[in-house]
Amino acid sequence: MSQPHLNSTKAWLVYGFAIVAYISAISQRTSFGVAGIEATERFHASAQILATFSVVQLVVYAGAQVPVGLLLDKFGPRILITCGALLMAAGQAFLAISVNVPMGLIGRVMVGMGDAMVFVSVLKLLPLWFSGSKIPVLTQLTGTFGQLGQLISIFPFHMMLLNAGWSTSFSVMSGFAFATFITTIAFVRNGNGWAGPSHGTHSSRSRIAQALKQPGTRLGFWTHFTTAFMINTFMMTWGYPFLVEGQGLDSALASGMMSIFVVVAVVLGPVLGALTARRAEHRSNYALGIIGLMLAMWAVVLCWPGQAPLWVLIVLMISVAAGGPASVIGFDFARTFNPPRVLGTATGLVNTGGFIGAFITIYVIGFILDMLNKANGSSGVLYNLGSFRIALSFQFVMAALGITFMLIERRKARRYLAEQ
Ligand SMILES: N[C@@H](Cc1c[nH]cn1)C(=O)NCC(=O)O
Repeated sequence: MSQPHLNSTKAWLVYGFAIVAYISAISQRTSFGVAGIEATERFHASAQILATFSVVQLVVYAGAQVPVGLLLDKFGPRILITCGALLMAAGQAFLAISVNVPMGLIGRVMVGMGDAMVFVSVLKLLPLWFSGSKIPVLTQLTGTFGQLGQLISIFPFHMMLLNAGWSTSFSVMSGFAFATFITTIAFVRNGNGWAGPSHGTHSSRSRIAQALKQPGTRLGFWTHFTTAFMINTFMMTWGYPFLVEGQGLDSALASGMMSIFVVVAVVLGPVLGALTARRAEHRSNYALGIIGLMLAMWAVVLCWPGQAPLWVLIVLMISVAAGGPASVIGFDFARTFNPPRVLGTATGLVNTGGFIGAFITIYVIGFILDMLNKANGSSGVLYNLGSFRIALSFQFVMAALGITFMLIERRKARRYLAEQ
């Protein structure tokens, strides 16, 4: 049967507006990360409370991935992106007027829930509107384009926060999310390939079990966990205070340096996409190589006597940023090991990895910083280089856990492929 809508101009239009919704989602997600110091003042919060904001949002995001995957297979991407944009608009509006920790947390929960609906929905749109080699390439590019949302947090949002204050800045972010709600309703369609809401015989539990039974789904989860937890930890909470309060960088320089994440995603994403498509058998090695690079650079920076030179911090950020494109390899494992009927669920499962890893890491780092502050007699210096050195070393524990499970699941996946 001919399918003229595939790869058509309309397909690009639909994908373009879906990407705008994802760019908005990333900017809503990362906006709190650049507002860490202002949030500490506004909510009179300790490091642990500040970490709690990111952790709560991540728990909600990660916890919603599997239900979102199941809903996606049932209702299709258009409804989920629409609901996600509306929830994020409401959450940021609530955060704009919040004056205490519980109100702020409610706002972040709403943002986390809305955010959770967007990325996996955009991935699900791809096979409905595109065919052939465009699908794997656009999978990488979706992750890459989305990172442009960080630029919005880093530059206009951060500048607005410093000049116009908390309420105005978060209200504007809410307006942005609402605008993508309107454009999604107007332009995003599921396409002729979408069969409509499914009333399949498979229960949610059996779909999850089916996806989890595939060693490729589990390898995808641990790949996403190990490649993405450090970048999420850095971007969402601890990177900015570490650069400013630990490494003594000027706040404008530190927030400008966050754009390194975007540049690396834009440069490395397509390269890794092409490599993964051509040499699929080496996918896990690419991911492990990038993880090794990240750990080596963290070791250099944390062991550096005194504050590290700017160029070393830049190399650290480049290597941590490489974890973003590397994490997309996890989705490639899910796609190539699972049948289409459970692909949404498998993608959702994989996408929890880097976020589960990050919320554990963010929380433990906050806990260690507070403990060290107390041990020092609560001298008022919550963030200092010595404390950051100890607290951020926790990342090595998490990486060791992730690498171990990647190697275990890789062996099982290879055995599974050999038996096929
Ligand atoms: N790690 C990202 C993808 C990515 C690609 N380039 C940089 N990052 C990811 O898994 N995103 C999921 C999401 O919901 O945004």
